[in-house]
Parts: sequence; structure tokens; C-alpha cells
Amino acid sequence: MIRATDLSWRAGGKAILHGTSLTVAKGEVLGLIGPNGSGKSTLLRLLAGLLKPSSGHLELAGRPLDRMRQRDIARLLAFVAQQAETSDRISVRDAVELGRTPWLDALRPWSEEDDRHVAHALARVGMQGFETRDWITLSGGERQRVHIARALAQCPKVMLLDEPTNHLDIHHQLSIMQLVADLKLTTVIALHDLNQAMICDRLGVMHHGRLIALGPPAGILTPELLERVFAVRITELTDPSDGSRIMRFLPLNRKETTCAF
Ligand SMILES: Nc1ncnc2c1ncn2[C@@H]1O[C@H](COP(=O)(O)OP(=O)(O)OP(=O)(O)O)[C@@H](O)[C@H]1O
Repeated sequence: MIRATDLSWRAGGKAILHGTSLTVAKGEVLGLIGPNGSGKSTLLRLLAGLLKPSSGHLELAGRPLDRMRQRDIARLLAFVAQQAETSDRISVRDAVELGRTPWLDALRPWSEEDDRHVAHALARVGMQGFETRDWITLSGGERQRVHIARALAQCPKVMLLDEPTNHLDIHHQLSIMQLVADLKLTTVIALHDLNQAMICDRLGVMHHGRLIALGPPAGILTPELLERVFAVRITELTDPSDGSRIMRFLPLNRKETTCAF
């Protein structure tokens, strides 16, 4: 569904992303992890067509992304940015209705079907009842859930999510991660919570603008990699209720940090 070949991106005279290649299969959930500033958002914005690669090639559903019309991209792909703000005075319903834009034109005006998509999207993120609220009066977590509803209303085949659980309380973090798993869409999701990242089919690890590892979570999140990339050591615990693996993170002491880098 997504094929990136040797993607690079430069800004301010500096290489931000270096030769990154990856494919994401139909229905796969790929998690992107990595320290602050490692290039996760940059890679997502390139995959969404919001940034133009300095070099390399991108395909979406078998078509070169740079030759697709914006409207065709938006029918296939929805992007939930980390901090999408608006200064316009809009209601929650207006914000979610924007997700229907790629499907509307003079011959296909707003219909009851669009109403249904908007209502369904709001319900899936637990924001039904907020339709008439002004966007600016929402809390950070409520805004985040409305953004996800807008993306769902777009009825995409591919979802790109940049740290979607950032502002959410633990209940809503878990329900958004469950939603991502239930959607069965092709998904690329940047995450900081490495335990939450375990639900992904594969993880890509970004470090200093490079994709340095890609594979199933259990094989990727090794103590060696976590120490090298995140400068933490882990204690692995087993949840007795279901046998699942949980990681507890501890800082490396000063001496170890000096040695590791
Ligand atoms: N337009 C730009 N001009 C210069 N540098 C940029 C630009 N955009 C991003 N960067 C730099 O590129 C690096 C990667 O940024 P990016 O936002 O992709 O990281 P990230 O992994 O998503 O980080 P975080 O986890 O903090 O969100 C950072 O050092 C950032 O400062």
C-alpha cells in the first residue's frame, strides 16, 4: 500500500531524513518509534505528501505519490498531525465535516450519507454530544479525538497518525490504540509509549534521521537497541493475567551513558 524508496529530506541546509526505504502492506499497522527529533514526524509528513522528498520515490497504492492529485490522495490517505490547530472559529461538527471534503463536488453535494459518516466518526472516538461546541473551548485531549474523528470521516484506506495518544488520559489512550487495531486499515503511527507500540505488526526505529531497524516488536525492542537508541535499560516483566510482556524503563547511570555513546 505504501512503498518508500531511498527517501531523503533536507531543510535549512541540513539533512533531516537520510535514505529511508520501507513498504507497508495492506492492513498492516507499522509503528514508528525513536527519540525526540529522530525524524518520525518528517517521515510521516513525507508519506502523507505534505513534504516533497529531496530525493527518493514514494508510491501509494501502486501510484507515484508526486503524480497524484491532492483530492485522490485525500480519498486514500488521512493524516492526524501531532498539533493541528486552527484559529478559525469552528464547531466540532464543522471540524469533522472537513473529513468529507474529498468526497464532495458539484455533482455529489452533502447528503445523509455524509451525516452518517460524521456521526459514526464522532461516536468511535467518544465525542458524540460535542457537535455544537466551539473548537477553541475543547481540551487538548478532546481536540485530539476530534482530529481522529475528522480522519475517520474521510473513510481512508491508509491512516498516518503522529503521536495520537499524546494528550489523552489513560482510558482514551487505550481506546484509541484499540480503535487503531480494530480499524484494520493500513496504518503508520508514531508512538513514544513503547509498551503501547507492542500492538503494532512491525516497528520501525528512527535514530538521527535514519530508519535503523524494522521488524516485529518482540524482535526489535531488544535491551541492546533500547540502550543504544533511547539510553535506557529495561527490566522485562510478565503480566500474570495473560502472560504478556511489559517493559519497565530505567535510566542508564552516568558512567554507562558515557560508555554507550
Ligand atoms: N523545517 C525544518 N527546518 C529545520 N529543521 C527541521 C525542520 N523540520 C524538522 N526539523 C528538524 O528535524 C529533526 C526531526 O524532526 P521530527 O519532527 O521529524 O522529529 P520527531 O522524531 O517527530 O520528534 P518528536 O518525537 O520530538 O516529535 C529535528 O531535529 C527537527 O528540529
